[in-house]
Amino acid sequence: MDAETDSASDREFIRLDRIEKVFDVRKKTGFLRSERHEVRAVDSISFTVPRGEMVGYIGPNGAGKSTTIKMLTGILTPSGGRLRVAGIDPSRERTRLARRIGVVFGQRTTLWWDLPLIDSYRLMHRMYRIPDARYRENLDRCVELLELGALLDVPVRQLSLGQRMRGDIAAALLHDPEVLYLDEPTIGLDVISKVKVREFLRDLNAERSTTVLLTTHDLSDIEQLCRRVMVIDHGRLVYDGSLTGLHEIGDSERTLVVDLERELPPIDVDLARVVKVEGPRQWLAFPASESAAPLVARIAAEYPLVDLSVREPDIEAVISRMYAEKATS
Ligand SMILES: Nc1ncnc2c1ncn2[C@@H]1O[C@H](COP(=O)(O)OP(=O)(O)OP(=O)(O)O)[C@@H](O)[C@H]1O
Repeated sequence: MDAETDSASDREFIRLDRIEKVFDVRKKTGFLRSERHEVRAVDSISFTVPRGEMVGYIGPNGAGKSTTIKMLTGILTPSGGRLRVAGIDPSRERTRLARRIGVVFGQRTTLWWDLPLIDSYRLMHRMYRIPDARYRENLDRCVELLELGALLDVPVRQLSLGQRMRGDIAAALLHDPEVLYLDEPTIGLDVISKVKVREFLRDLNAERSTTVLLTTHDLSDIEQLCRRVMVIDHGRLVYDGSLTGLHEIGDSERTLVVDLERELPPIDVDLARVVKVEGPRQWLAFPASESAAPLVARIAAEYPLVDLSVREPDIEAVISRMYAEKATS
């Protein structure tokens, strides 16, 4: 391949042209009767993702995210449109593509439930025919960075959710995939596990230029990992841009939750407004497109601050505000 085609294929490492997926669903309407109807899960979606980009793919429940990912892995065949991942048509060459992609579904594990973690990895080593040296190197790296050393001999069913998730991420990376699909990788994880998983993904992307498509309900995942976010709703792509841009369109707000030393009257700062007070805890809303830093500095300087956390608006709220904006503009 010459340099020009090579860079063109890198620019469009993942490419969807008017991709559709329609499910034929039968609904029971009586004792022996049922009605057929169509569910248009993905409705003419087009986008490209360059090699090495980390993109958020978000949307409300039932929007079509998993269906898109399943088409990208070749598990589902599109009803229409054209799809390429690393130049491969996923549903036609699923096995060839499998060597180049990794998938992590937060709600389901790809690990063998009753086996110690290391046995799952050994099985994958053989299944994917990973060269020994490469397997060793990738395993060592994942064990170190995801802190799996003490867990390798533990059966998967005995792992906590956060441990299992780290185990699953390692499993998806043993064969050095060029693309990683992550479906809710931080769901149900505690704060420390979330930080570890995010740090690991950031390093992976920086060091290996792994292309990552991340589906999540947690907008802080996107904020910390992705410069670009795509929003899908009712099977259609309704936004493609930065997270800040999305917040600006939707005029959305983040919430700073502040624990003070004692119960006090509502905090009075011009950067935010208090929306709730419960004993020494106060909730302050501020524009999501603004940084929390000046607000935190101000409160820390003027109030007896014990602890704080920032909550992202939920995706449903951002999207419904986006529509409200569109309707009034
Ligand atoms: N195998 C299937 N048969 C029929 N309908 C399906 C099938 N898979 C998905 N759907 C429907 O397609 C639509 C999109 O579903 P999908 O799972 O892709 O959404 P999602 O964005 O991943 O949602 P969630 O955030 O809840 O996982 C939904 O209406 C869903 O009910």
